[in-house]
Amino acid sequence: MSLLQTTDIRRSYGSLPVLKGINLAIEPGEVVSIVGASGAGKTTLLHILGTLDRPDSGHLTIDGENVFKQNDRQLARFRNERIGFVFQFNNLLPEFSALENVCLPGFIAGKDEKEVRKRAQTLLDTLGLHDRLNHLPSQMSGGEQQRTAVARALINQPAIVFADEPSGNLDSRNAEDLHQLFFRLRNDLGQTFIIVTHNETLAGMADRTLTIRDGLIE
Ligand SMILES: Nc1ncnc2c1ncn2[C@@H]1O[C@H](COP(=O)(O)OP(=O)(O)OP(=O)(O)O)[C@@H](O)[C@H]1O
Repeated sequence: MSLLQTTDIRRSYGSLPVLKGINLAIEPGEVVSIVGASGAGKTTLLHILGTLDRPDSGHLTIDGENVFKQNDRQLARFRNERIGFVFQFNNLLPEFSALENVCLPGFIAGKDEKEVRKRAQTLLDTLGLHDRLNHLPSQMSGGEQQRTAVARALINQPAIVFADEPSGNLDSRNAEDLHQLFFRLRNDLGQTFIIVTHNETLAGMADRTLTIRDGLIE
């Protein structure tokens, strides 16, 4: 069975049909990019695949779970424990240090505090941030903040990390570093990534590119 599978996902906003029947399957360890014109529905699809939004109809299975059968509370828990997110703007909490930001989803999941801290330190170390543990987001560069967001996405060992324009706010050097990082994490940890991007270099590096056009995957 695929790690993620959708059947006939449909989503409209009022009378505007955005997704008209999305069928796709993602295998473990794949890095998949999602591309398409502005307004094509990339973010809408990513939010549904990431369980942040529900479709009007259709099914989504992640890791064997029929996720939209769950109520909102069950789904929030599933999302926290099984899914990681990296957004264009890192959404780090400004009053918390890098280490605290990375630990938070682990604490929310009710995991052992010491274990969470240890894993967060290891992740930050792996991502080249060992000397930034106690820095606030405002005391870090854009690239460092985004790598902290990646560490936060990984803290609960998610089945899938979803990224929406993850390098959209970075200069080309930091963007390239971030792209390399995704592939290093895939190679070293077998981490699966689904990435919405306008960045052609990143889309071209992916194992597979899905293009959305007229509400369907081409
Ligand atoms: N909450 C909403 N209410 C109404 N319409 C929406 C809403 N969110 C998105 N849309 C519309 O749905 C369509 C798809 O939007 P979406 O953000 O998914 O596109 P996108 O491919 O990610 O675009 P971009 O590349 O510009 O970020 C657009 O026409 C958009 O205006």
